[in-house]
Amino acid sequence: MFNRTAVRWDGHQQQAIINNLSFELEDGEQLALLGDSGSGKTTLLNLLAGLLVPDDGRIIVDHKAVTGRSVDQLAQYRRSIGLVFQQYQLLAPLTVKDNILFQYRLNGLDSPDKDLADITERLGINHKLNALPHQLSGGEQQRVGIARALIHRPSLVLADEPTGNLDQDRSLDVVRLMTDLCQERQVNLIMVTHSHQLADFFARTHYLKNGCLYQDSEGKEAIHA
Ligand SMILES: Nc1ncnc2c1ncn2[C@@H]1O[C@H](COP(=O)(O)OP(=O)(O)OP(=O)(O)O)[C@@H](O)[C@H]1O
Repeated sequence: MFNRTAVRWDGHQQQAIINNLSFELEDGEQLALLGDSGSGKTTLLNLLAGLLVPDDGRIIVDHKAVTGRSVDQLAQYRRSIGLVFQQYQLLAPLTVKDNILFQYRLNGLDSPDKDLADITERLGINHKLNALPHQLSGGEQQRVGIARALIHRPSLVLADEPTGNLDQDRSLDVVRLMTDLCQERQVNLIMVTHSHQLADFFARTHYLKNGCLYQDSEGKEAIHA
């Protein structure tokens, strides 16, 4: 997925934010990404989303290089993956149903009636399809965000602190649903979180520090060093 990838921001010349990083995910594997504030977690997701071009190295998703694509190809690539944001990023004038199907329709796909019914039922928002985002609770809005990220059957979902605005119980519900749905659909999920409790839902946990990734117990030591 990452092959010797590096990012150096202006003013960070001494210490790359992402430093010669390499890692791979198996199909359907889920990864929780932890790290101190400013360690580069969002930068790493932005690289994978094709929103940022690395200074060195390559990024490969679904056996194809993300690096080296044109602006149009990157826009098309971004429509093929799923993104879940901390601030939900729902379109205020659109109903829940139209929000969920927004990216799906951009991809020119046929109406996914059965899948829409299945996924919204699993997420407990099937009775809210005609509501507007402001009529929903935060937890419900994020479940709409998850449905939107999954309905077009992406191979990769990136979630940047998706429960940062939710209380602990709702955070656990949302992350449990998201990881279950991704597992059922064999979708790679990478979630940035500050919560070790939420990271426990993931088989694989990495810690980002000084531009490098550390695994599991090795990472817990590195992050507190
Ligand atoms: N566009 C940019 N230009 C210059 N520096 C940037 C830019 N974007 C991020 N940075 C710097 O890169 C570093 C990593 O930022 P990033 O947002 O990836 O961290 P993070 O681990 O997601 O932090 P947090 O947990 O606080 O959200 C920070 O020092 C940040 O100031």
